[in-house]
Amino acid sequence: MEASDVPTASEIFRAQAHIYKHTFHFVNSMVLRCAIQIGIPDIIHSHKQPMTLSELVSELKLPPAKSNGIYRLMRLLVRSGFFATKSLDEISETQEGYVLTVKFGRNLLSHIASSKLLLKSEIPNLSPFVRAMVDPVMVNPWQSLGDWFLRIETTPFETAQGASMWEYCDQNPRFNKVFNEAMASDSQMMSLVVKDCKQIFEELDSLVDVGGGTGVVAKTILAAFRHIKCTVLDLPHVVANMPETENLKYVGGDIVSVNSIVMHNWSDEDCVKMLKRCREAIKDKDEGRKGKVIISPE
Ligand SMILES: C[S@@+](CC[C@H](N)C(=O)[O-])C[C@H]1O[C@@H](n2cnc3c(N)ncnc32)[C@H](O)[C@@H]1O
Repeated sequence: MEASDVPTASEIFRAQAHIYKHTFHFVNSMVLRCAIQIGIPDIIHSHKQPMTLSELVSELKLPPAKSNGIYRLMRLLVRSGFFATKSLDEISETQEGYVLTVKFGRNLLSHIASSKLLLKSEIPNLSPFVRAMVDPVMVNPWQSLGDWFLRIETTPFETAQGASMWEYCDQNPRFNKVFNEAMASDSQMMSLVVKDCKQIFEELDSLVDVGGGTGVVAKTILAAFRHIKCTVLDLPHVVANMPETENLKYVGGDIVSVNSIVMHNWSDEDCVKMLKRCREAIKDKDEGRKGKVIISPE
């Protein structure tokens, strides 16, 4: 072995750092969820000026003993670009406070800071999405990934939770709510698409949002194009008791039989089949046939 093939101590330390970085990567998700859970983005936003650590701890109504924990949490979040620190006193620059980041990145690729998308007062607000995706119900399946490869279940979610995700939502009202809120928050992004694709919607008389959840996308489209008759098809427990309007109807049904398939992986043929069944379901509903509408593939 040549001397150059022998790694130096510094190279080995860098490799160790690489492994540790990936070992602890999950901490980023957990810290983000924690910040949202205890309300840090909204508190800093409402403060309207750089917020010191002690002001933040006091506003969070945490015991002073937790100050160091908040300091460390904020250090990580500042490093990830969710917050920044700014001097309180421009002359002496002695004290710093936390602010939301406005822009992320300084070059042509810079984009609006993601912290703005975590505020309750803003639309879109993606906090519910973070809360659900980092919920133990969604995180545990990752712990089962290795077991899933060795077993027969269709998804790691099933290995971890003993049911498909949709069955699990049906049986767990708490998680069902958290999940639907996440989907609704993600769908708020649709308002941006609707603005940009005006022409497509102007030409439509009606549409069916398949797997449309609680109808946020349909409502967004309707707000801009009042003439479209929108129907949201989703599983019965998702659309149960959703308030309807003249142009917004809900159909509770199952678009596939026992095993769900991932919609964005559907072939064109399957989509056409499914739309046909949606229309049948809608007709059933229009004609007053009540009860669970089951649309099975064959
Ligand atoms: C990724 S989410 C989309 C959520 C939706 N865009 C919103 O704004 O809430 C997928 C949706 O498909 C629904 N879904 C899953 N399997 C279904 C099935 N077999 N039949 C009907 N809906 C289904 C779920 O309940 C869920 O609401």
